[in-house]
Amino acid sequence: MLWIAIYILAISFACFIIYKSKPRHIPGVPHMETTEWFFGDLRPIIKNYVRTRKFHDYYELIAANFPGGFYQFHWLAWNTAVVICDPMIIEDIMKKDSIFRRSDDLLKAFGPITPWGSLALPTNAVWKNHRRFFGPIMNQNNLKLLTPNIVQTTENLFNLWESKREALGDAVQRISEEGCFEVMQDLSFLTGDIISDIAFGFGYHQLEANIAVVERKGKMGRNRFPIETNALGRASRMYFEAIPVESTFPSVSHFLYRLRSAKFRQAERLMEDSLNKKIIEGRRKVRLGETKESCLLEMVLEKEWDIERENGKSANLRIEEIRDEMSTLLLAGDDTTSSTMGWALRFLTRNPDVQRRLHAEIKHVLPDVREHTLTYEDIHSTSLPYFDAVIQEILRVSQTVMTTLRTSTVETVVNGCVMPKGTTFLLMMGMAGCATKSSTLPRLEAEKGTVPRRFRWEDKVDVDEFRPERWLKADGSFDINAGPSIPFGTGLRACYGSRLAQLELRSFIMTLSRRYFLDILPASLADPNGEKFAEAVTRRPTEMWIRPRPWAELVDPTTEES
Ligand code: HEM
Repeated sequence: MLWIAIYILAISFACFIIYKSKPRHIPGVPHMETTEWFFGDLRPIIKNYVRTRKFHDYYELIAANFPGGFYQFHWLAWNTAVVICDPMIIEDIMKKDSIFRRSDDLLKAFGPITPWGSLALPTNAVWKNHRRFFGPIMNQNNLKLLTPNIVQTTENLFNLWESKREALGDAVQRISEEGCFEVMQDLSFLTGDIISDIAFGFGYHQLEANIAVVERKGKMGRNRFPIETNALGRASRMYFEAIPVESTFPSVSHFLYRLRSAKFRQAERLMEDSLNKKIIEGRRKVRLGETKESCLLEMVLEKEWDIERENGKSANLRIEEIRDEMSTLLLAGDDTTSSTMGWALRFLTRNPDVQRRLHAEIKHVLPDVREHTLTYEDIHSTSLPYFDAVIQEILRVSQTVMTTLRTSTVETVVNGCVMPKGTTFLLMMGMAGCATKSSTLPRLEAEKGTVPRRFRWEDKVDVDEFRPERWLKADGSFDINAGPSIPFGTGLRACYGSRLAQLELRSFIMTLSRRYFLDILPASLADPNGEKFAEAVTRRPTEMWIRPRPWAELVDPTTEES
């Protein structure tokens, strides 16, 4: 009897495996011919990853084979995802948060690091309560209050670059490796110093420390410089690097990593203790009316205190919730923005004419750099259409956050196909910024007149190129609706820090353009094929070399050519 039961069980199990192993395609959604039993499309994905260390460019590569980049793939036979590259459909999905929620895979990656932070929370009551406190702090008035700190920290970066230029001496005048220096670390210092300063009011002050160390020690070797880091800055970086973004089992991966790395545990303790202390101190200050105007944490605690006073009871926000949301700002506000700045330097170095036009426009509108410190109004001036176009084009081409994931909560229709409940959607936001009329999905093609202009570029414009002019109308004014670009996502779960990110980027590009021309690089450092970048949470240049020259120096006709 027992044997018969075992026999039936074994056969049922075998049938179950065979049933599961057959890839089940969603009807109507194109798929690859090579999809295998059990492995699905995993083998080519892994093969490409081993070769390039990148996941996303594989999906892009495959997308080129399907009209409008609309297709399905199977991680394993039973694990299907639908890839969407069309900006109109992506925006539609993002705006319907109750039907398409952020996928658990994404939430779980952040869960082990900041379980109470927005990046790890579904759109539930906790997230909504957090938004009540944290949402308003990114408004225009508060950003105006934060601007002097942001501008000052940005100035620190350029003062550091000036110290490096001085240490390199005459070499900067020549197209040689000795005259260049690498800046990705400096950009991380910039965004880390800014976010720690405006979020908590303590600031890592890494740029100032590095100016001091470069002035004291000079260069190390031909064009390398000593680096000074801050303990909290290092801890926050370790937090970020520990996000198990590529793991299939993020909690297990993080648990093992934490177990192995005493340094990480130390960093975690340092972060938690420092932030807890700041929150307790902030609550005390709020009650005594001693808060600063330029500190995001104190703005949140003010709101908490207002609600408590109004209702006569606790505002229902625990210390770990505040801590995790604030850590989320440190994580989300650092790497994303510094990566985008890195891409910006690459585009500008390769496009000297863009630099010249931008410099001329800013010089025409703003007083000289030595006489005038930038204000919020300067940074958002409406008299700088080319500047707006450059910023918009940097965000479009850099594709810092290339993708995100959504899961359908009910059976629904996307691009005319019925998608079962629980379907995963890989939204290719980076590619969406390159959609042209001819890459339109056949179904939308049939409804041609219904696709608004802002969702398509003309076919003749080279969408992979950095060309700010595409954002200008014939009369030279800036046109935000010139074509598609969704760097910050859209809808309820769009980027919470997009206004801050743009303020930082604008302050950085404006200060750069007022002070320096980024001169031509030697071929050995220029990365002509654009291969030097890494993909993790963001798409980030792994190195970015620059050879900054003050505009006044460019009178020499031998260098003017560059
Ligand atoms: C250029 C820089 C940045 C880019 C390209 C960027 C991009 C994005 C994108 C695309 C999302 C939405 C992902 C999705 O829909 O699944 C997102 C979410 C988020 N971003 Fe950003 N971001 C940037 C800078 C920042 C900054 C400076 C902060 C804060 C200081 C920030 C905080 C957040 C947070 C908290 C979320 C999660 C919002 C939620 O789920 O409710 N980001 N970001």
